[in-house]
Amino acid sequence: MDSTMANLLVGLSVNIQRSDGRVHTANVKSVDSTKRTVTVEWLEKSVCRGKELEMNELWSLNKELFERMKPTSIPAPPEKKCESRLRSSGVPAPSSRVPNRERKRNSQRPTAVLPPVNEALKENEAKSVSSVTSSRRRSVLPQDMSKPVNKRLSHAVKSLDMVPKKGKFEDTNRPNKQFYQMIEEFRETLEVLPLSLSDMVEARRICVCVRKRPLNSKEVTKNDIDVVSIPGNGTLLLHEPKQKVDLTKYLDNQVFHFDYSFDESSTNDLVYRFTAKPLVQTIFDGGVATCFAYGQTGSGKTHTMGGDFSGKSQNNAKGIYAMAAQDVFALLKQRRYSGLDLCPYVTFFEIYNSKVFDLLNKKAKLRVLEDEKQQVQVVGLQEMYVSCAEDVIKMIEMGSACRTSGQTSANANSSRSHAVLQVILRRRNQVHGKFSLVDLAGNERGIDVRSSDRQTLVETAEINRSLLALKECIRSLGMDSHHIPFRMSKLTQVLRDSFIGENSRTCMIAMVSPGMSSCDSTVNTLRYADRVKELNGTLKMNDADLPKKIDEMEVEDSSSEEDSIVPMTDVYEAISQVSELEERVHEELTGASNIIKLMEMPSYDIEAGATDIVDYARKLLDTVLALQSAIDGERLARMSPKSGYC
Ligand SMILES: Nc1ncnc2c1ncn2[C@@H]1O[C@H](COP(=O)(O)OP(=O)(O)OP(=O)(O)O)[C@@H](O)[C@H]1O
Repeated sequence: MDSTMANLLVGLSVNIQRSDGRVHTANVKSVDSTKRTVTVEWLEKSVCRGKELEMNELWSLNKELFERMKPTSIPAPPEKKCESRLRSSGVPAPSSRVPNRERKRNSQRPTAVLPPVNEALKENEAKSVSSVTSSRRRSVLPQDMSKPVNKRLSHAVKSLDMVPKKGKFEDTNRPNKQFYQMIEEFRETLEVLPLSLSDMVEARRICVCVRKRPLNSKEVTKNDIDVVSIPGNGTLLLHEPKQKVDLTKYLDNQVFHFDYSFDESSTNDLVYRFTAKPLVQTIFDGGVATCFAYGQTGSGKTHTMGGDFSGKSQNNAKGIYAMAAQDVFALLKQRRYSGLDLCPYVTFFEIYNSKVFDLLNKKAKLRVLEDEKQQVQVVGLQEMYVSCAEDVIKMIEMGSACRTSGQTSANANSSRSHAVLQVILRRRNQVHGKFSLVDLAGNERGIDVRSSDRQTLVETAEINRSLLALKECIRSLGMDSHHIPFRMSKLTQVLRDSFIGENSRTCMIAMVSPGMSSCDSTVNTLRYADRVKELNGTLKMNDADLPKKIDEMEVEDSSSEEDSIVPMTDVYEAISQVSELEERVHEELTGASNIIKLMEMPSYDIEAGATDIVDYARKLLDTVLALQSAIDGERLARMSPKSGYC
């Protein structure tokens, strides 16, 4: 249980039992590992209460939560990294009000709260910090969509209404100074232990990582704020700046866990070591390895895969493509493989608007055919024999020079295509192993593409559709599903081999831009990566659950008048949440109707593609219902004499 104690973050939402037998949630305020006790705090009728609990008692009331903290569900990081958790003591815990109807859900959901020190927090029940965390396989929605929106918002709004302390960040002359101060104060409370080259690499069939790039010169000139923190141990914190209708600023601090998180000082060498390098062996063992760089335009995909930029020129020897090639040649020289008669070849192509172009053959347009055994062939794709890593680097230079690019709001030279570099090992002319390294097109949202130009909009829709398909295929691989919806897009069709077979290994590196101006896209990227990682699928609501949940909400609502009193600010915030979700649903529906139009596709593929739409639709429904309840609550509050409204 000691390791579990170490995982008990300050602010974690846990169940406690009161002396009168009532069980409800409270937040961890401090952990005393010597006495093996935990102090918790909760709000009761606007009064902050607290108590000290024995670890055993806490354990018996939170078995499910503790189960998820076990090293089996949270793969043990290298020993040294265990220190790199967020500080679990010394930071005052926030107060929080947990509504009745939330208790049941909270008891099943580990929720860590990671507040900066702020005395003002205690004075006002509207001041505590909320965030969302997850165990490894738990969906980490940046805003926990499983919560009714008014309560989700009340957590966020109340908890993060921080008055920045007067202190060392106070004098900074910059836009959004207040957010900057809050974030910097928060960072001061973090214990940071970044990954290093000497850390152990764990073998995983599917590995999902995140890489944060530094603020670029444009962002620095604009005094953009860095809203992403990487304390280490795979954790990423997004400090999302928000504002209430009364203009009070607050941070919505969201916690994500990935297999590895790379901060802005990480080099391509370091990223390679933990991501693509462990996959090289797979192709020697006769398997298929795939490494994807995913992210918003300008977030560093090409930098990571193709190599560092110096001005406009790129050092292709310093990217993951080249590093993988170097390792392939190093292994080919080893005695155990030199007798296998393996020959290395390279292909390099791009997929643009569902069409495949050969980057090593003057961008020849290629056809993709599927035979009766579902083997996918890219007809005419040039496979170039390579005798050393330098040969591969030359091919990368040649191919990169003719990639299709366009202009987006975030990157003047944005890659609008997916680029796929494959290193193929052939043995007696048969494919022995294949390593696909994919620099995906930017995942910008429709609204980020400031163009009414039809081609750009079609491109964006196509990119989003293929990224959705990719996510579904990796998830199917992770779930050992018999059905892989690879026909959903040309990208997944061409990479079909990557999603089948026992000896397939995949790594996704999600790139994020650190600036406040990119916050919405960063949320999208993190949510996507998180969905790729959440592979067991057991957390999805099924149809049968949905009406039940709604019923539960309604019953519990009427039993708690106090919970129904909702500030108008929450209602406004809820309305904005609904429009955000509507936009997502619209995007997904556009993608789906494109798919259905193709009609060549078996209906089960359409169903798989629709999973996301259904997900969003459910969240939207949840949000709308919660909005309704928020409005009802507001109405009630206005009628109630104790509310103080006239
Ligand atoms: N980790 C990093 N360190 C330093 N600079 C970086 C890093 N990542 C990206 N950059 C810089 O940011 C700019 C944009 O990066 P890059 O072209 O790799 O983005 P991208 O995600 O491939 O964008 P797009 O999807 O539009 O092609 C480049 O100038 C690159 O040098």
